[in-house]
Amino acid sequence: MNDKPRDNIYATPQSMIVDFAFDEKVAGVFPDMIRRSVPGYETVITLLGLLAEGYAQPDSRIYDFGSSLGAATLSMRNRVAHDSCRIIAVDNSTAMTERCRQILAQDDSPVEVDVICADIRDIKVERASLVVLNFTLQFIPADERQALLDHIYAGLLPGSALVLSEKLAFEKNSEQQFQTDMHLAFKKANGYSELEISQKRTALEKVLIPDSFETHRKRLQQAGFKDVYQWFQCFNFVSLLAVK
Ligand SMILES: Nc1ncnc2c1ncn2[C@@H]1O[C@H](C[S@+](CC[C@H]([NH3+])C(=O)[O-])CC(=O)[O-])[C@@H](O)[C@H]1O
Ligand SMILES: O=C(O)C(=O)Cc1ccccc1
Repeated sequence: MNDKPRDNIYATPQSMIVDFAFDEKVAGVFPDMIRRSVPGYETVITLLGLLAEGYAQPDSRIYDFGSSLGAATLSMRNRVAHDSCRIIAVDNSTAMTERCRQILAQDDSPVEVDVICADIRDIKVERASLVVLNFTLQFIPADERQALLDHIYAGLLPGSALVLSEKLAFEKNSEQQFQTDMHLAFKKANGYSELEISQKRTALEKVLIPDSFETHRKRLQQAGFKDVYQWFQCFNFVSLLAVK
């Protein structure tokens, strides 16, 4: 049924927990890791295809920022009319981009994809009909998030959009508790042990910094987006659509 290598990176006790990195080890188990760790991930991936179909404009570009193994790119590639635009998939992990190129080569969609190994903060956004940050902004230092969104906004065509999927922090303590408890229950139900969950939490502590919905909304408005819709939520994971 599921032939994807299983994630057991944090299954054995580690004497020193190093910061989480998207290295070869993570890239090798990534589809299993993200499916068992992010509630709603597969639904978001599927629905990104529909959003791309809706927003793709002729002679424009779709940017997939933090593309990992290209799941969002693949979903969009198979929904976009083939002569309308090309997809630019960017990730700064060589382990991810190398595997991503192999995966995309197996797919026969006529939509062209450039897979670029680079920091998304160094990529010029031009003539974009859609930009996707699917669980990526949370890994960018908090004080650099506004500048990145400002730059994305400037490169978007009129009427186009940004999809921002993120792990969320909640302003009310009781909701933060509820949502993180449910995320924990989701991970346990997917076969992760207490040890795996706690060691990964430590590894992510300084690497994945979630913001609240209000912080995201203010940043997107500050960048210039006229509307911000929350189109998806599953526990503490949300996806927003910001319209130019
Ligand atoms: N500064 C950066 N520049 C480029 N890439 C970066 C940067 N920082 C982190 N990344 C990359 O962003 C990705 C985040 S995963 C995205 C899932 C994917 N979108 C998916 O729909 O499957 C989300 C997760 O693992 O929770 C990793 O591949 C990093 O290498
Ligand atoms: O596992 C978690 O707690 C997460 O927040 C999601 C995640 C998924 C894959 C890599 C890093 C973080």
